[in-house]
Amino acid sequence: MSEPTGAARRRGPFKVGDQVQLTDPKGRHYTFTLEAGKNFHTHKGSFPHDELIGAPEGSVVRTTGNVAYLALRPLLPDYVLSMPRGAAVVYPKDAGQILAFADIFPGARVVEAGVGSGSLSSFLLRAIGDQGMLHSYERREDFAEIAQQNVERYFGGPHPAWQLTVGDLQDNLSDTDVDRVILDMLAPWECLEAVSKALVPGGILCCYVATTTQLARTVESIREIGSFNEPTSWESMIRNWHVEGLAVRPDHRMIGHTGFLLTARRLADGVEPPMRRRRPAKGAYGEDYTGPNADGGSGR
Ligand SMILES: C[S@@+](CC[C@H](N)C(=O)[O-])C[C@H]1O[C@@H](n2cnc3c(N)ncnc32)[C@H](O)[C@@H]1O
Repeated sequence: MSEPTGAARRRGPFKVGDQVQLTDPKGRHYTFTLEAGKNFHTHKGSFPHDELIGAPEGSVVRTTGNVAYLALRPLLPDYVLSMPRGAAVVYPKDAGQILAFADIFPGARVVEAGVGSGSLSSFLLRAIGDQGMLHSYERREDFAEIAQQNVERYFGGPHPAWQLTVGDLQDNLSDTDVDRVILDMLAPWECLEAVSKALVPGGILCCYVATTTQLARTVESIREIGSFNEPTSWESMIRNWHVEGLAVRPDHRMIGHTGFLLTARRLADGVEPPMRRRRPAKGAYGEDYTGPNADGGSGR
């Protein structure tokens, strides 16, 4: 049985062309590609790449200035945060949520837009594997190019399951029988008609949006279009901990906000969505609220 694309790049001793992530004594990371005959330079001396070629992962190299660096291959979460960016990337914490709650499985047929820098594309490709299909749409040619380079560098060449189209999703979406659609863009509501036609019954739409106003408009538009069940919306936060002696506490810094996620499932054609009944809106002190969306957003 042949290995999945990219697997050979991620196991065994270091080889020419591998990505290496160095960690210095202060925990700072440096990433580079191994080339025979080259030197890696730091402000505290250098060392030849050849010292790492053939060495196992987890080796320690010393510079001419006697500073020790730990050498490992970058994990995908490290890689996407260090790769060149066009647009803002989906952070690993959100990619993990998308893989779990949009239920991305090996062999799945997935559509994604926009591609941005290719962070989410890389996570999706790894999850669907060589037998799946990921068709990614990106309206900006320059971003599509950056994403293509990032994804190909990570997998060590073109991924057999990946197709990348430059153009707006809503004007170009040609796929049918799609299991999952992931939208990370400014105006997902503009794509809902096209996405609804592409998804199989039971298929999942997952949207990642940065602001509350985008979230509200996306959810209301999904309700309006009628071919999805009631969307579920959430955000996730990760708080790292400092654990040292008696100082066991949350880190002082964290990523405060990335975005909101929502999922909704495609209903069978002609089915009326069994929407939750929403109570009439109340103001902060329980008084009857008569402002915008006083009907709870139902339009009734
Ligand atoms: C935040 S970036 C996506 C980041 C990407 N998910 C990643 O993880 O690297 C949003 C991208 O959507 C693209 N975009 C916006 N609307 C689009 C549309 N209707 N069709 C295709 N691409 C779109 C933008 O050009 C931009 O590159």
